[in-house]
Amino acid sequence: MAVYTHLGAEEMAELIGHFDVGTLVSAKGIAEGVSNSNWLIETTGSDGAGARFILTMYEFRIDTAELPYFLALLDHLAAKGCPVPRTIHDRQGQLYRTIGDKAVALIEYLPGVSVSQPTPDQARAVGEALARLHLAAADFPMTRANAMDLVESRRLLESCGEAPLAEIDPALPSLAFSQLDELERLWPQDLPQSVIHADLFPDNVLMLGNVVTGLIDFYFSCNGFCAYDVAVTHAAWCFSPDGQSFDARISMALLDGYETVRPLSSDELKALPILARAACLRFLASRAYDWINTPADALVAKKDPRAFGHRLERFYANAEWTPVLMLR
Ligand SMILES: Nc1ncnc2c1ncn2[C@@H]1O[C@H](COP(=O)(O)OP(=O)(O)OP(=O)(O)O)[C@@H](O)[C@H]1O
Ligand SMILES: N[C@@H](CCO)C(=O)O
Repeated sequence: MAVYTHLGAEEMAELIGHFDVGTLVSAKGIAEGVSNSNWLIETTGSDGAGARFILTMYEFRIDTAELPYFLALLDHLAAKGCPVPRTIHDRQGQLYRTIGDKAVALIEYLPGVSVSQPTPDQARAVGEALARLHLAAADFPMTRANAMDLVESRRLLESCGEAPLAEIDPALPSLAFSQLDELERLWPQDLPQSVIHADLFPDNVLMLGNVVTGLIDFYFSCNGFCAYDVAVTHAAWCFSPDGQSFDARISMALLDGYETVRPLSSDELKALPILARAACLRFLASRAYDWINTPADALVAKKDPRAFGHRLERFYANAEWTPVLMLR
């Protein structure tokens, strides 16, 4: 489910008329995604040859004040050859428009599908694409702090409360809070930074065969440690969705792909075990919060926080492993 707002045909056509993309041919709601309403839009195209776009209406999670960062970042990365969708500016040059009290943006449609069982070659391509993104974003002039940092993980976990967390899994409160204490103490300083995607799960990567055709959903992107983004991507791609099994071939390929484009420094390699645990804790915290606070009749599928608890335990039990050493 991801069309929360009904837009009538006339309203849609009027909106599309504000962009130099030809006239509206069709608009189909997209089922995937949970935060925003998304439509696949077809138009006659500015040259009459037909064109496709994604129209996103920002429903609840995203603060409109942050949209210029996310949307200008797409333009910056696309201009440098990264496979990200360009933002289509309206005829006045604006990055987004509003309908009622909601912001809407039109972005380029990119081909490709999200893989659910990546191969090593696909993981290598994702590692390379992530490294290129970090290099291309280094001179992006805007800044945004990470809204999902350890401070936010603590806030989310404390607001869940120990008893509700223990209902999910009796081991969860002590795992989460002991790791949080340790990670706050051990959080590294002074690692190389860029703009990071911070949520590069397989469902945010479009692929055709072994080629990455689209990196999408930049709505957690922020300034941060490049190596932390590697840790997030590694945690998302190298385990089974339930977090129970780890695929060393995927891990090796992902990291090799990254380092082909941007080698990790010795400080980054040293920090990876901590960053890997912090990445797992971030998704454990947001998933636990949603698990406890999403109403049972909500249309969204809740994501299991234990999947990231299992990953976290695995990284902690093998504290001397880095995601790199684990596998090389
Ligand atoms: N630029 C694009 N080109 C092609 N398809 C896209 C593009 N952007 C989004 N999509 C499609 O729309 C779906 C929903 O997009 P997205 O994941 O960004 O949804 P969301 O609700 O904004 O985010 P989330 O899943 O984080 O809640 C994607 O799974 C993908 O199929
Ligand atoms: N990709 C995240 C959702 C965004 O925070 C998850 O799978 O939990």
